[in-house]
Amino acid sequence: MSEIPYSKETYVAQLAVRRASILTKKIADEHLQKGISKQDRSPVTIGDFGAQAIVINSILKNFPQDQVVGEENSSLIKSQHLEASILKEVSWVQKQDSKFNDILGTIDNADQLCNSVDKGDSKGGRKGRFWALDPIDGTKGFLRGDQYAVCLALIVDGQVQVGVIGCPNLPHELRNSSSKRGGIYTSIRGHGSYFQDLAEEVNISFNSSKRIHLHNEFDVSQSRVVEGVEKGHSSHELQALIKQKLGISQPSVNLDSQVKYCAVANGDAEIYLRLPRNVDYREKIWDHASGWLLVNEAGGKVTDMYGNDLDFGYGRTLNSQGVIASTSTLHPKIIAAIKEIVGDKGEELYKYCK
Ligand SMILES: Nc1ncnc2c1ncn2[C@@H]1O[C@H](COP(=O)(O)OS(=O)(=O)O)[C@@H](OP(=O)(O)O)[C@H]1O
Ligand SMILES: [Mg+2]
Ligand SMILES: [Mg+2]
Ligand SMILES: [Mg+2]
Repeated sequence: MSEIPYSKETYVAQLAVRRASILTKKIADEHLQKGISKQDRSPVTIGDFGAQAIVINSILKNFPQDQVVGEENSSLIKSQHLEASILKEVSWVQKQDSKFNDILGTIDNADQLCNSVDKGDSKGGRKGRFWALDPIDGTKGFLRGDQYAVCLALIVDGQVQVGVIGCPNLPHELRNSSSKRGGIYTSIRGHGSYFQDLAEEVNISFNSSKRIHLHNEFDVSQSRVVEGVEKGHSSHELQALIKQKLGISQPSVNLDSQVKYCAVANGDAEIYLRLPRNVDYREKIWDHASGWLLVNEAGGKVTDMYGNDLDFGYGRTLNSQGVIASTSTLHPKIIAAIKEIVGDKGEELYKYCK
């Protein structure tokens, strides 16, 4: 890996995401969580807080000058007195994964826990280095016992350079639910996308990883589509019209979280549709940065719903609507179909949105 850029960053990111993935899987398996409602009424769990603390503490131990744009903050940990229950789970994973405590560090008390979580408060932007972190993407999937992902990306001067996605529940073969589950999907700008089994130890020389690619040979009508689960996160109605226009008749696979990007990058699906449900909603950078790079480096294309590039240097959100990820050959056809339905500038979009 010595000639590959950001190899230390990639290694630390993989180790931290793997540790956070093991933690969240244990929490999900042991006590299917009660979610706590945040101010915007979206759910959060002790898994989200523990994972955010672990990843930020690990990143800043190795790269103390960096910033982090993380989804969560510690206000609910403090107001709901969750410190002890989170620390109990964090100590468990630090024991399990103790071989890497020298590299990743440990979290040993409530102050350190809350301070680490709160270091995810960067505004992001166009200059310098920051990490975009979603400690549990697809919290609603996590609460249901379905798919979720731990997502981390390094962004330098507005460009995503490294992405790591931990998927504790994702079957290695998407359509074979009895296949082994759990993977880490890593991408490095200019150097490809890789899969490794979550059960295997991360290796700095990528010995345990295999390179992944999209399938480019499918005709649009045969292509396989992934969409979200929650009707409040994307317009299933508009997505159905787009599939109809493209002549796609086979049913979509509905998956929570950025595992949708993993399915496309891995060649298990050709299209990911995420059309907006709310006209004013702007997607968060931590919901897309690592998936964007993974699909690009696997040979695909990701844009907003009109075919414009996603701008990860804009701030904590993207300044665009919807996301379309697909093979590069299908991409222009999907964008053309969308524009036929909602108009070139989305003049008719309000019909499908709140
Ligand atoms: N209105 C609206 N529109 C679009 N996206 C929204 C919206 N509200 C929330 N979110 C974000 O959706 C993130 C989860 O996305 P998913 O792909 O898992 O959703 S889905 O259930 O599979 O459709 C979810 O990420 P997590 O909070 O990390 O789970 C949110 O950041
Ligand atoms: Mg959330
Ligand atoms: Mg998310
Ligand atoms: Mg989240």
